[in-house]
Amino acid sequence: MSLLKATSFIRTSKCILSRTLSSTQQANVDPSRTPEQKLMKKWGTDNVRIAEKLETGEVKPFNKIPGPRSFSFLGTKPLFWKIVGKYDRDQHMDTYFKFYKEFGQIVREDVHPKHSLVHIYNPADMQTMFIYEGTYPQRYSHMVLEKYRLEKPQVYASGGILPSNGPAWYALRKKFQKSLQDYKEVEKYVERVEQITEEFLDARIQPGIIEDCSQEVARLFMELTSLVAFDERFYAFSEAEMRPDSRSSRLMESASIINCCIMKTNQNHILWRVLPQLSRAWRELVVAHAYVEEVALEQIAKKIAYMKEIDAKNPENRTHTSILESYLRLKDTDIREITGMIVDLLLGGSDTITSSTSYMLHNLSKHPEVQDKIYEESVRLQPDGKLPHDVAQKATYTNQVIRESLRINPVAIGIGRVLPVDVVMSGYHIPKFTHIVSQNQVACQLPQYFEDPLAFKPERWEKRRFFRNEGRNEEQLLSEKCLSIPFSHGSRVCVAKKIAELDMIVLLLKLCRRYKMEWKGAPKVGMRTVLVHQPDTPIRIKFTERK
Ligand code: HEM
Repeated sequence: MSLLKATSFIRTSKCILSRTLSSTQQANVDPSRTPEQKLMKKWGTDNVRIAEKLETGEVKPFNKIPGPRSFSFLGTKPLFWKIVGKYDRDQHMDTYFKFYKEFGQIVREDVHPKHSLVHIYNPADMQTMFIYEGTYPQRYSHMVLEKYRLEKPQVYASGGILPSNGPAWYALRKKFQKSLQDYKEVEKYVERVEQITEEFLDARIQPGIIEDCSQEVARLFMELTSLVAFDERFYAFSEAEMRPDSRSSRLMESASIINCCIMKTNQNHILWRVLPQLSRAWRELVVAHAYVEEVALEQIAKKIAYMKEIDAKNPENRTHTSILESYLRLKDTDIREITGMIVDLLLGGSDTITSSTSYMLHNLSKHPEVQDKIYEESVRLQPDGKLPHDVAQKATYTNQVIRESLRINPVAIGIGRVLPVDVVMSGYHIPKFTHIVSQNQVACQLPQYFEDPLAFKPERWEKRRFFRNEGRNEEQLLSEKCLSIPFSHGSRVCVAKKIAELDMIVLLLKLCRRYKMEWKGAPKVGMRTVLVHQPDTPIRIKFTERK
């Protein structure tokens, strides 16, 4: 940066300093509150300090961040063209690993001349990202959902929790997260999750080879989502529901189509906004979304009628047996907000958990010693054959297995954010509103952070044994907590994390109690990205009954 530019940067920075500080205060990040936030003092966000450091060379300018070549008008597009391109947009892991190897721990990708993405691989930078995301963590994804919903004001009050940002997102999150994030609330479901999981194992898992376990577990999770969301049985794994035109089959298919359309529209910003009827992704999304919405509206109408009936019998009744009922019992809530939230739960809860569990079954079936340990935990936790209500906290080993599998095979490459303030990452100035992507999956496979990073070793998650501790100070250890965050981190963490963990814990405990698993599929399980990473080959496993 020339001296002139730097001086004018300092001048403008001084003018906006008060604004920056007030936005920091508004973001509720008082530097003296927690050890993590104390680090803010050290890195500093105020533009004057950054500008001064830019001038002295202590901080390097944004345009010096290394990255792949970008062409005028086309940006980095040619690098991703089939056959001639050097990278593959659909192979996230390979591409972002190559970026790391070629350019280092921070990479600037000028996707087109006016839009840069900054990929970060260093845990300290990831921590900076989460510290400075503020009260309203911003992410630019799922925008197509917002367009669809805002065009239907009779059904939706806003774009919904998945695409919204700012105060609109905050209001939804504050109102609707309690029934999903409170341990006591989640414990209510343990008995029914257990019963449905047992039913699923009776119906769908028999000794012998199962050609694709992904297809099977998708149905279990559909059933568990309808249980938790509506307290309604869809019988998703019954023979009748296996038909492609059944409600559960259509719901699962619609959610997958929507995810696919979200990914396509995230990548191509223009057509679906300007001429939606010419965009195939938009047209497909409209049809699929309308179906998910139809199911949500049907369930809401049913629940309202049911509540009227039970409230008439017992006017004091304030309990609820499902998320939907808890939402309907909230005061001052627009029914259209509830509709949006229910649709987002149906969308958010389908491919994510299915894919995570599919990889988990693959990892387990290759590690009989891990299965044996889960079996032992299962026996210990169910002396009378029933799981305790606080199984999610007590199943420590099974929890480690889940963490380890999600470290190696998370559903997303990382987390995207747009920060409201300027920051410094890896010594470079990152102006506010830059699109940042934390490359957690790649970082989790680097030997400087995880010993033997490609090995599946749940034991590494035992207390403080998960990272390479030697020679690391408190500050480094703290930031490394941001490395493996499959459900994200901070206030925008997956809203259904606890429910998803409970569902997976119960399945693993029950499955390993009954069966031994052996991998019978392809030698290598890769991934294809359809918004979330999915195995690129069937999860083929042989099940043998335990004696
Ligand atoms: C293993 C399973 C799952 C994983 C790994 C996972 C992961 C994630 C991640 C990484 C995010 C993005 C957070 C961010 O941008 O910081 C997210 C958000 C979300 N997830 Fe999950 N998820 C899972 C299961 C579920 C389930 C079962 C549901 C619903 C029943 C769900 C509903 C949502 C919703 C509604 C959001 C948006 C939250 C917001 O923006 O405030 N997820 N999830």
